Amino acid sequence: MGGKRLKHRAGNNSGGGDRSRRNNQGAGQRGNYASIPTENALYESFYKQSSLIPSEEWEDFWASLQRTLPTTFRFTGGKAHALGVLKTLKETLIPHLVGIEWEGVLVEAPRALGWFPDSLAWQLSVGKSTIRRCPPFKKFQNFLVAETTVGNISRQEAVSMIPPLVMDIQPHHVVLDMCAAPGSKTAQLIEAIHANEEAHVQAAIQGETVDDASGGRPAGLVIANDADYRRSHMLIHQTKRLNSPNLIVTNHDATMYPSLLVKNEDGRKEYLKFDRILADVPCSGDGTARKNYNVWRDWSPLGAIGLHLTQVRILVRGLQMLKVGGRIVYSTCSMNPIENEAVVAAAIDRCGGLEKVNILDCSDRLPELKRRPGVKGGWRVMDKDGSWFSSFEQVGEADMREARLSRIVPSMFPSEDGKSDEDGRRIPLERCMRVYPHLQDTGAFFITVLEKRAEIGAVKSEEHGRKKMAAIARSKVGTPSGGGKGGEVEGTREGAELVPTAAASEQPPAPGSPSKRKLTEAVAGTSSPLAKKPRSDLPDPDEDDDSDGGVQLVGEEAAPGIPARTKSSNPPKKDKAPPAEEPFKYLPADHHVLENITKFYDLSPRFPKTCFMVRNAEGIPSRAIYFTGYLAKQVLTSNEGSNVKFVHCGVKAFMKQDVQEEGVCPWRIQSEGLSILEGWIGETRVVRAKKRETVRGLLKELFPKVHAEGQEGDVIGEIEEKVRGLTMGCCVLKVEATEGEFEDRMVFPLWKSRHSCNLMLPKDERKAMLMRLFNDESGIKDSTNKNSHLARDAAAALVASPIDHKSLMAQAIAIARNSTYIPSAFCVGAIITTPGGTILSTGYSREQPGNTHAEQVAIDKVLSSSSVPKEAAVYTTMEPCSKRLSGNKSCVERILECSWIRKVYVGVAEPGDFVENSGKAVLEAAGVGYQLVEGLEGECLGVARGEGGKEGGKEGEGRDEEGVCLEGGNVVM
Ligand SMILES: C[S@@+](CC[C@H](N)C(=O)[O-])C[C@H]1O[C@@H](n2cnc3c(N)ncnc32)[C@H](O)[C@@H]1O
Repeated sequence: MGGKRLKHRAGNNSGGGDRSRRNNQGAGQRGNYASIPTENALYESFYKQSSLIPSEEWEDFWASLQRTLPTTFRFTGGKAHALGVLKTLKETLIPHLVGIEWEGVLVEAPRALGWFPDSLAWQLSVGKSTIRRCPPFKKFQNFLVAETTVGNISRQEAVSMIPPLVMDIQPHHVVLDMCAAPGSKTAQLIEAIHANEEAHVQAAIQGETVDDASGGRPAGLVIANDADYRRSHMLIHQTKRLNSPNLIVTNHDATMYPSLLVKNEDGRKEYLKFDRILADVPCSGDGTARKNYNVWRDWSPLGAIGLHLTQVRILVRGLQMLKVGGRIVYSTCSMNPIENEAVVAAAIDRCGGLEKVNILDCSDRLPELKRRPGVKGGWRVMDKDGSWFSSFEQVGEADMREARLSRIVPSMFPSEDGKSDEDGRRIPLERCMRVYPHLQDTGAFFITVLEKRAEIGAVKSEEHGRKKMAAIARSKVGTPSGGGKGGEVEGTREGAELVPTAAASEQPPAPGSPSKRKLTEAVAGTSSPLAKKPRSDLPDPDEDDDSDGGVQLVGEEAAPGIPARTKSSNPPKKDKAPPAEEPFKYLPADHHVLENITKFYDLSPRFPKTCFMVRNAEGIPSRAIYFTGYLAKQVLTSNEGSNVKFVHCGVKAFMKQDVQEEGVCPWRIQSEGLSILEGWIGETRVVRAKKRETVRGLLKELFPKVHAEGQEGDVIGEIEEKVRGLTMGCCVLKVEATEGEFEDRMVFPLWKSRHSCNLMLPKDERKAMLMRLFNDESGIKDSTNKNSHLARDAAAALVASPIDHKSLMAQAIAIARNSTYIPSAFCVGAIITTPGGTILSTGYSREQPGNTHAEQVAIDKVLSSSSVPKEAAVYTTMEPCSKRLSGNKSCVERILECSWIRKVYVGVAEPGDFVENSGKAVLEAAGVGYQLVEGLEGECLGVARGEGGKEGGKEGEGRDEEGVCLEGGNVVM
């Protein structure tokens, strides 16, 4: 169709086809965004006066910042698979989207981001109304929704895709993602570890590789960490679709990340060092104004001031744990130099200067990405009221006693001739990368790649800065520590700096819990019992012998005048210890259950059977058996019994099925684990197909009949004979690439019942495949008669992946924490999902102006998206309200108006603080399913009453909104 213009007539005059400059067109996914004024005088004057943007570019820069961000998405998963899905887009959809005129305006076709490798990331600038009403775009949108639902496409902000691309990750690398939730970058790191693994696995299956400890899978490992327990579960949800056995999720404060042990080749334990680290730190997020209206509403220079020290500590801790020769990428979505260049320079300085750590020149990386060099010097620090300071000395002169300034520290300022290390060598800050909105129509981002050149000895503490501050205070204020506020400020800092490093072996039970008590003890010369308990005999290589290594005390409490949201510099507050995780217990390779499985599936003796584990203290395979990579196993077992908080590892390989029949193996292959197992399964449990029609039949018909010999039907034609000969139970369907049929091979788990078979795929996935492979949008057939033996067989075999309601509720709790606490209403979080558990939208109390309820916000987002699902479920941390004191429509009424909401999962019933709620009764009476998700009631109530939430601001600003889960709160495009 090339450049030919296709005219599509609009049904009415509303809306436009393109994104106008300042009207926030396309912002329907963000609810009332269009009505939010994109103005903030202090924010504007800060960046105008900071001279970061050349004056001739200012207009363009500012106008770009005020425009709504285009939608960007990435093809995810293994490269071959991602390229396959991309091919469908390019060949079947894009040609119909080029040169389209809609309502008299030429509509921009979706386009690949030139700088992203292999064209696997795309940008869509067209407005929502065009997408909804213009037929070719509607079809494109159906494709996006279907592929997003099954995890082949992930919405991610363009600039957020950059850091993993400059990390140069190899499959054998040990990678740490220090601040990982919600996990969009972690997904990229995992994909990099698994790049090109298919060929290696094939070689291992053929017996060509010697090192098959992981069955040809990559030797590397990604450890993804987040200090916020609930967000760490968001991370698990987000990365689940990648089915990586090489992922561990931990829950620690990154400023004091524990040194992990691992057994070396001689079986002795040593400390794990990382080849690559990502420090995508919490930041003020002021580069996200294009998608996060809170920036316009709340921006203050104190956001950055409150975060600087935490950012430095995270980066320093990362550098300590890095291998010599390894790289750490530091990134933020803030434009402020004190969160960026100043942090990089301070970390280099504290680690011993450029001899130990240098900034890599990445100017040859991603050549099509437009960027600006880092700022070499000359930046200033702005106070809350807009006063500027060019040097720390000026702060002292201005008002050292003002507690509100107590967070301003010397490392926030450039030295006179730019930043230099201890030996006076200039730190090449221009090698840092700054991305601005007007350069390529993106958000703003800061990225720096640092290389560790030599082992770092004792890390310099903030002593230097403290002394400097103290000297200034003395000279300006008078007495060293007594009398007046000046003394108090200094005294506080002194105490904080005296607290020793919390080494891995001395982790307190909950992250983020270095407390005032500890501070008091340290100052008083006592120490906690925990601090005395060594976890191993090894000297900790990362342990500082002076007072810093990340103990978070200076920034522990916001200084007066600093809004609570800047407290995100601290590890998120813990109201109580998070629930204990089930332990990870590896099964001996000769465990009788594994032997049974091996026999049934004729599993190759060379498959690494020592890497199967279960999640219970007794080590009993009762429900699920997981598979992990070899190094993941080493890390989990080497740190068993320590205080390291592992919250996730392993891919579900087998699930136990209730089967009555004699001789049937109850352990079915879980689709997550299929790609790991399939090559190693013997021919007795393999069914081979070639024809497109066979796959189509299996996708369309839920339970195709397996006929008796001589009565073959046509649904599963070519495989019927083989399937008939199989004993009941699970097997593997392999569809080979064949000329004239499929170009790529595919593998599915298949359940053979007595009279039927069933492709073990969730309905969402079936629909997406029907659309992608056959352009078939007509849906799925279930021709079983409910009372027939076929239906009974089918019911027994129905094996869609179970949804983890608890994990979704944990995410809803995390979302609820965004609510601003007010005494007259609860803080609630809500998520709307497809029946398969894919998140469609999120909402929290008061997210939209007024006392808006979480369910209301989430529903509005779905309703304002371009497609409303046929079926959906709501997860809400508290029973939906049936009555509102304001007289506004209740959440129950809103839910009932949406006939597509079939089920409501609730974290806790509403206590009678404000009104008597009969939400449950009304919903049930109306036929809407209602289920309490047990085990999180206390957390739901706590968050509802403001524990761990915010009093007047948003943590991390727009950063919370990154990734599919939270990005604009909506994945429905
Ligand atoms: C900018 S977001 C990370 C975004 C993520 N890298 C992604 O691409 O999806 C920052 C994260 O840091 C976490 N965080 C805040 N303080 C932390 C700390 N001290 N240690 C570890 N994580 C922290 C927050 O919970 C938040 O999830």
